[in-house]
Amino acid sequence: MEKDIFGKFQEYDYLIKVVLIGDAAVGKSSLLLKYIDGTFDDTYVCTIGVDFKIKSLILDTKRIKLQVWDTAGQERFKPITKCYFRGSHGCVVLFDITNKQSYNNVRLWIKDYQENNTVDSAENIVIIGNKADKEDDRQVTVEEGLFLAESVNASYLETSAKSGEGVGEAFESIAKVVLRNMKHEFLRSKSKDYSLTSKPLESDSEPIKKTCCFR
Ligand SMILES: Nc1nc2c(ncn2[C@@H]2O[C@H](COP(=O)(O)OP(=O)(O)OP(=O)(O)O)[C@@H](O)[C@H]2O)c(=O)[nH]1
Repeated sequence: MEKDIFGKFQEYDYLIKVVLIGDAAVGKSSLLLKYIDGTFDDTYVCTIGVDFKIKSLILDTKRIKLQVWDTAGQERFKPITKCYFRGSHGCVVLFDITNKQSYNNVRLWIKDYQENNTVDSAENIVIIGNKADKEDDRQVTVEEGLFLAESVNASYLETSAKSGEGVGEAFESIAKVVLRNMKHEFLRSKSKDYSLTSKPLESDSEPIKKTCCFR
């Protein structure tokens, strides 16, 4: 086990920071709560600004510390939430399968994310169609979800924060995408610099500069 700069043993190999984005009330907070605590609440409490939760998982034998930033979907919080895009390694964009407008806005969210996150990680995107338990009210087909994802080079999954369907897979999916690209990036940098002996990405290497809004 490697030590950090304070001489303490690190509890993980990779720290992955992702943001949850999408229109208000599509179920971002509910999805995260289901993933972390396994609970679901029918009442809507809008997120004020941002919140974050952490989950440890194992992927490809590596210990991952997944830090998920849950951002507010309401327009008035945009100036705050945008600040958190910059420090992330990837994003999960949610829409509500019973709300066509939230689907139509996905491209705008991705554009916003990429404009505010200029590093390679801006390509690490997973699109989620949430509220899959409300099949009778569906306004967006699975094919439309897949088509959109393909057009922006992202993955597509459907979830239900209520039933738990697809929830674990959704977060594992973004973690896998980020991890794969981190490894590629490491190999690319290694091939450029043969004198490199350390393992820069197998720790909280903070490859992206923190912004003013990060705690
Ligand atoms: N039936 C069903 N309801 C859901 C699901 N996910 C969320 N909801 C409900 O949708 C409403 C909004 O959920 P939130 O998780 O607060 O939505 P949000 O995207 O975090 O909203 P903002 O914080 O405003 O951005 C709540 O009443 C939830 O109970 C789901 O998968 N199925």
